[in-house]
Amino acid sequence: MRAMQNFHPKHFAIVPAAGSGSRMVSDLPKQYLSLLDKPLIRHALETLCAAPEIDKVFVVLSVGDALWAQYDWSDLAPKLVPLFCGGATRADSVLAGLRAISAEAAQSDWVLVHDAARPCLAPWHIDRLVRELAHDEVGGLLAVPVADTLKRADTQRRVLQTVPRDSLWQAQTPQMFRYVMLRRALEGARDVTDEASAIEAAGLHPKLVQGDATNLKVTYPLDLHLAEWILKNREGRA
Ligand SMILES: Nc1ccn([C@@H]2O[C@H](COP(=O)(O)OP(=O)(O)OP(=O)(O)O)[C@@H](O)[C@H]2O)c(=O)n1
Ligand SMILES: C[C@](O)(CO)[C@H](O)COP(=O)(O)O
Repeated sequence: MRAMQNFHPKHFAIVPAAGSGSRMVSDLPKQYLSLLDKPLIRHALETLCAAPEIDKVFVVLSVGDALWAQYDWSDLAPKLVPLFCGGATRADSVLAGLRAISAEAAQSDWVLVHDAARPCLAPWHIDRLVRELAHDEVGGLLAVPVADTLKRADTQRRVLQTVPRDSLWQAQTPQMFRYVMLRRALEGARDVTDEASAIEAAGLHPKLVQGDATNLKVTYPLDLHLAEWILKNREGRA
């Protein structure tokens, strides 16, 4: 890790892409499914590589990933760097990525973690996140306020209660934290599904930066169609 004092921090993107996409129920891991004639993962990687705020983009692939090499990524080099060090969970993959870049990242550099499975990331999402968090002591994440009425269910899927939705937000990515803070938080965290949870477990309060619903995560087959529609119909700001 480079020294702590850093008045012009760099911004590194880490893109965890070592999942199997089990909920997608497809032959290929979902990051390689075709979306508008490109592997799904390419959409977010192109957006991140084109972002002037971001210095380098590291994509974390599973150790035995044999699909990456089947595509041409040369137009995104040298900004895009693959790391074949993914782990058993998303958090393990992100932590492995952080460890792999330790020689390059200074403690106070920013890391933006973005799911490979969110192909509709737009330049203005990155721009807003980076601008709003530039002077933040903790960091934060893109998120959207919950819009629906929320129900808690019992095991028979009967409603136990209506949960007040005031102050509830849906977490998205990118999630942006200082290198050393994020690494320490993930090293101490158990069973977290996002970076912010690890930071919260360390007693800190990440900032919510309002995003929008177009930055959806492709989780189920229907999401692939929604993502295609969003990308096809996007003109400037959504
Ligand atoms: N061991 C893992 C698991 C997930 N991810 C990545 O984390 C992101 C978000 O995870 P999710 O949508 O849950 O992807 P999968 O784990 O692939 O999907 P599923 O849970 O349906 O198997 C994805 O880009 C995925 O590739 C990862 O890098 N390493
Ligand atoms: C990080 C995340 O995208 C925030 O919504 C999400 O938690 C990752 O999804 P997973 O299915 O829990 O891996």
